[in-house]
Amino acid sequence: MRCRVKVCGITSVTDAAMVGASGVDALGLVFYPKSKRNLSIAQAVEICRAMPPFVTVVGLFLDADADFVRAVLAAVPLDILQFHGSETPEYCRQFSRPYMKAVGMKGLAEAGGFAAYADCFPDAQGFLVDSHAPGAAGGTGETFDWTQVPQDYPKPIILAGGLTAENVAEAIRTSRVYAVDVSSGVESAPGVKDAAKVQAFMTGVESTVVCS
Ligand SMILES: O=C(O)c1ccccc1N[C@@H]1O[C@H](COP(=O)(O)O)[C@@H](O)[C@H]1O
Repeated sequence: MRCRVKVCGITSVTDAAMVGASGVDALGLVFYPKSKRNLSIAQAVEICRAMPPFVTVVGLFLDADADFVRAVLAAVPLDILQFHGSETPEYCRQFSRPYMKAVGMKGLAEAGGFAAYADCFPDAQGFLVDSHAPGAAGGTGETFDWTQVPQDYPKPIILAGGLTAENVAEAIRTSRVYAVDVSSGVESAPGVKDAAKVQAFMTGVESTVVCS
């Protein structure tokens, strides 16, 4: 089975349809006003209406006010939440929705390591490991040392940070993660996805499938 794929930072119905048809497993919608990929609730509702069935819709939040998250959830049919900031376990669980917690790998070893961090979120569905430092925003397009990705953690790990069509196969072979997440690496401009780059990314992912 191939590694699962999420394409994050969809900002238009056109891109949602194109990415949704490319064979990805999940799309990400960013609700973070400082991001170039930030969406309004109305835009997100329109994008969700254009989604084919069986493609998971992820809502990305970064240290958002809880009332704002609730307002989004009341209007937008999100399947799972991605908390990309310094949210606490109590904060993440208050919405009673499936969620994954993003964790910046830079400086994490000094802060006690991945397992110590992840064990604090027993109800998370999985953990997204990105290249940012703890407290930084993420989504920077930078890679990190994939040999640092935790192995044998009992929950799914999603690899993010600077992935492209050129490096995704090596990233998967090195890290052996459950899923990869890409945003800037499949764009022609911030927030605009590029069909050729998305297809090339999927080809890179599929090249890692070993037939037996
Ligand atoms: O996409 C954003 O604008 C964003 C903003 C703030 C935090 C995270 C963000 N995106 C997530 O960042 C990672 C890596 O993205 P990239 O491929 O390196 O551009 C990914 O998980 C996105 O979901």
